[in-house]
Amino acid sequence: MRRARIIYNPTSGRELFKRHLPEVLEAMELAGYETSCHATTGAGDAAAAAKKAVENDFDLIVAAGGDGTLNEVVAGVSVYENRPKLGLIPMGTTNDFARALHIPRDISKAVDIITSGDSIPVDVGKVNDTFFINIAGGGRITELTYEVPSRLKTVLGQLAYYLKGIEMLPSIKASQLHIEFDGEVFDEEAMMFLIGLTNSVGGFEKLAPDASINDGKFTLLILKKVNIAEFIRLATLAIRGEHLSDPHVIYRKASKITVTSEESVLLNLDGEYGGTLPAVFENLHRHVEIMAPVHLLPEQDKVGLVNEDLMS
Ligand SMILES: Nc1ncnc2c1ncn2[C@@H]1O[C@H](COP(=O)(O)OP(=O)(O)OP(=O)(O)O)[C@@H](O)[C@H]1O
Repeated sequence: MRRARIIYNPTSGRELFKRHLPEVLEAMELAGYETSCHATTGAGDAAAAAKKAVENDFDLIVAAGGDGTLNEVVAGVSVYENRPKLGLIPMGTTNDFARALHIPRDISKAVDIITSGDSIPVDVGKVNDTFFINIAGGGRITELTYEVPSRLKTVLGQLAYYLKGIEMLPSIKASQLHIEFDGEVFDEEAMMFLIGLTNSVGGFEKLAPDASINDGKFTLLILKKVNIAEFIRLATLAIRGEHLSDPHVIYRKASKITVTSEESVLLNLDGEYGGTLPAVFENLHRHVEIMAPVHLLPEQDKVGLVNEDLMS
């Protein structure tokens, strides 16, 4: 019998997951998985639990939580040569990654996708000695994600980020950045840079409209120095996906990106604090395999899949 390990964050998603655990375990059992669980205890614990699951030869690791929990699970397995498949039950506030993979927020529907057996390889971002699955960024405006208290997120969800964004507007300023990407160089003041693996970031679903989850490329978006009025105008354009042709925006695909600054610039990795610059970003092509409804994914994410399957 195959063995699955569920790693869940008991505090995310209004603490709902625990109550549904018996049904989840039953569905996994029916699908042929002998399943055990681990409730995370705090920062870093999901990564440690994922490493332990790899070392104990589990066939599947299911992450139940928000992007933070999934990030840790991916980071935990990414250091190994033999990586088990991953499943995802989105329980967080934003669930950007789950949205990009069309994994529903409903617990039993998410479990159905895991038990159906369909999966897709996805790229993983490596930065210095750590990993990200969705987005990395830097610049004062990207710092708001960890200034939102988690209690406020539980009560207000997505709205908490927007409120914090408005509160912080007057204090956002540009930083001098030196960015090298696949042979090109950017060296001037910028409000922020974003390095994305998916097209879905903090509810801005059209930020990187042509991003593919497994093409081996990051989408790099640099917002040059602008004033507050221009910033608001560009944010409005970004909601509609119309920001890419603006002269204040640089938008490129690259598989290796180096960012340095003489100022102290904090890094944000998947919505959490991720150290400071300098940073070297490398795209680990198709590094993990995640259970997902492949038929719902855009064609750009399925390139070469059938051929590779036939050859293996
Ligand atoms: N038992 C726990 N008590 C408190 N914090 C925890 C516990 N387990 C994990 N955490 C922390 O919660 C962080 C965020 O969790 P997660 O991303 O799963 O949920 P979220 O914050 O609700 O969702 P989102 O990231 O989508 O906003 C994790 O990175 C981890 O540091």
